[in-house]
Amino acid sequence: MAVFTPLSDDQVAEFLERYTVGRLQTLKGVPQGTENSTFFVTTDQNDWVLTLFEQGGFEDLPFFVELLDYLAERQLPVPGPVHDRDGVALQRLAGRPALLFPRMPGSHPSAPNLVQCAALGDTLGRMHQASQHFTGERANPRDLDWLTRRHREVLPFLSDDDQALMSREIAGHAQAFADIALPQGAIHGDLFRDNTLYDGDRLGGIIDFYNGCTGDLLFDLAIVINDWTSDADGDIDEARYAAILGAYLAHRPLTEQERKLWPNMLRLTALRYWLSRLLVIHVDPPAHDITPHDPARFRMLLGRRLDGRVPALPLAGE
Ligand SMILES: Nc1ncnc2c1ncn2[C@@H]1O[C@H](COP(=O)(O)OP(=O)(O)O)[C@@H](O)[C@H]1O
Ligand SMILES: N[C@@H](CCOP(=O)(O)O)C(=O)O
Repeated sequence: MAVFTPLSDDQVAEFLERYTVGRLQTLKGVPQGTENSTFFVTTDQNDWVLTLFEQGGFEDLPFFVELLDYLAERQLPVPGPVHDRDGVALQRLAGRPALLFPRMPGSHPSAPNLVQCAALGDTLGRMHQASQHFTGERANPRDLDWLTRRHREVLPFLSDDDQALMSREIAGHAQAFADIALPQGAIHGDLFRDNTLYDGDRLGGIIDFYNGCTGDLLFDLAIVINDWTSDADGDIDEARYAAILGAYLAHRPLTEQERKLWPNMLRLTALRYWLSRLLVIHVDPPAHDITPHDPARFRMLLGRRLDGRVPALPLAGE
């Protein structure tokens, strides 16, 4: 369930008067979603999404608004928050911070085809090209420092082998990434398939920017490759890999250092989700009754990135 704060039609009808988006016709709670309360709102003008923020970390909301405004202005398929009659995007409703978005078309691809993969690579490449010039700042909340700090909390719940693996990986990445400055920019930070919407083969929208931050662009790309191309056994599907990377590199060729650190980054981002999912289960259970994601999936992906072959990166524009 994903409506933690219910809203009435009257509340929303009154709320919509702050904007020039038309009059309320229907209001429907959205069952997917895990952190915020989400509603589909239809007015006599269009379809919208209303989000109430439930989780704290509200000080970051202006960063997300600025980033979405910036990307939407550059014609990237992201829902730019609607601004009210006074130009203000961030509102309050039912005691919660609230944002209204245009509703993007489409559905989440569970088994993306190669055209859909190329569309994602193309859009992410264009997004990273633009986001390198974004001036907002928010440190990556799930970077190597975070891994180093927080992995100790889950060690007691792991087998001896997994404890050794986690500690060895973190020490290895600390060495590999020490004194390295990779290309930086604003990143989505959680660009899984279920944060995209496809209308057929067309990428209708990238949503859920609440892990958005500034940091290594390669981090974003590695999250995408792990989620979009890994098969049931955790191995990389080479056709999807080539489709995403070929389209991405046409917009942003990787530097030599990024190419060298690519296998590390694939492992580091697998570890990031292994750890965040373990923390949810063992250390920070969610305030609401939701089914946690399975940490074993990312433990398996990490194992395959270590033991399996990481296909060669295509050359730029290949
Ligand atoms: N702008 C949007 N357009 C269309 N659907 C959206 C939009 N924003 C959210 N949704 C829908 O609402 C669901 C939950 O939104 P999301 O931001 O992922 O919530 P949470 O942060 O709680 O996980 C998404 O899976 C998607 O189906
Ligand atoms: N998409 C993630 C959930 C978001 O990560 P978090 O670190 O912000 O909890 C997943 O699949 O685990």
